[in-house]
Amino acid sequence: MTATTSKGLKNIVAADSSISHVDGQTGQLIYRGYHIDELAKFSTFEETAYLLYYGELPTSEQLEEFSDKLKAQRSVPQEVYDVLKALPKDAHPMSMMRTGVSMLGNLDPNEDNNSKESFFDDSLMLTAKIGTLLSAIKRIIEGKDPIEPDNSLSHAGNCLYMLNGEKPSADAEKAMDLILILHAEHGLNASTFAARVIAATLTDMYSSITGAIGALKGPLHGGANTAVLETLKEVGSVENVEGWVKSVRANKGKFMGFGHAVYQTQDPRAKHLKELSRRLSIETGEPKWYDMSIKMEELVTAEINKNCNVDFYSASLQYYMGIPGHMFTCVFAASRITGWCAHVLEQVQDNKIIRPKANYVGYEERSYVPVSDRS
Ligand SMILES: CC(=O)SCCNC(=O)CCNC(=O)[C@H](O)C(C)(C)COP(=O)(O)OP(=O)(O)OC[C@H]1O[C@@H](n2cnc3c(N)ncnc32)[C@H](O)[C@@H]1OP(=O)(O)O
Ligand SMILES: O=C([O-])CC(=O)C(=O)O
Repeated sequence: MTATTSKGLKNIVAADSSISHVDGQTGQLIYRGYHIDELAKFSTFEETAYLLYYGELPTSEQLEEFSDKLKAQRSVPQEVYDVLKALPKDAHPMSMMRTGVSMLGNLDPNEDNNSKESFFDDSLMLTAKIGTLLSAIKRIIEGKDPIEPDNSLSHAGNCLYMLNGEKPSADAEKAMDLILILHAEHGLNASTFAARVIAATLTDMYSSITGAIGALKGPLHGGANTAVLETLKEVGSVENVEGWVKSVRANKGKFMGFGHAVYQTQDPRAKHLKELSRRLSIETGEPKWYDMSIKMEELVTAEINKNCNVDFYSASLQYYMGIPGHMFTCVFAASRITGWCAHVLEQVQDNKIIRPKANYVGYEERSYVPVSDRS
């Protein structure tokens, strides 16, 4: 009997989840019942992470305790830095992050403890450490030593401090916090689904997260933010945007940062990133990257009838914040770690191994021919 195949599992419902609702028709994103616009306005990364892990917003005492737990676990062991420093100089930052998380697992004597409590502990610990890993990777690429976290700063503030080597302004800290909130969770996207597939074998948390990092790295997923900056630099000016759109079309190319597997309308996160990019374009006195992005959005949307996604304005925004393009996807991972871990926790609480079928379209059974008889 021939089965019906859904290429890319498009529109297949593969799990019940209470973590987030992604409404592709109306362009709404809701974490645990709270609209992303409200979280963007009122919440912090720590509070959002708590919400994703525990299902409820914390009281002030719970938030303080949670934030202190994250702070206490920010440091990354020297052995991890030694491994990262031994990697080839041109290793991809996301591959370095994947190795860093894997090494954290190797160093954890409880790596294979897959009790619920241990998975919660791993989630908090990885959320705390991945921010430090992020900046250590940037510094190691630059030939510098990683710096120690500053526990007087919030999670977002500390990430920026360690990335740039100087304490961030209140506005920069808020911008980083917003990036971390907006990228935290998005249903069964490719990297989260990968994490759940891995978790469903009842392996350890580190294996799920290294798999998810590998999936996020791809240019059709989180890697698109780096590709958007490369495009902006290549195009070079607002005047060149129109010619670039024509040439991508003529070559049947992809417009990175446009289109989405779920949203048929605006991506609800893009407007927040766009507004911040606009503000920073004025503050930095460098309007070019924002102006080019605006022109690209206008022309590409008209050309292919697809809106920009979360990766598009994240590129100019992060660049204005002094973050180099090759690090953008690692920043994404430092936020999405919360979604990945929340989904792993949900998966293992009511587990079933994930094993879809393939519709076999190869040869019918045929006879084996000895190698001496093959032409
Ligand atoms: C965090 C995130 O992962 S957000 C997504 C980040 N990725 C990108 O920005 C990369 C560019 N975008 C894309 O490649 C796609 O839009 C995806 C991967 C995001 C979604 O892919 P799909 O679910 O297949 O989208 P959809 O069904 O709308 O695409 C149908 C067709 O529209 C066209 N299309 C979709 N997006 C684009 C684009 N950005 N540029 C040109 N054509 C496009 C293509 O012809 C596509 O078919 P193809 O993939 O066989 O070439
Ligand atoms: O959901 C998806 O397919 C892609 C994704 O991770 C996001 O948009 O944040």
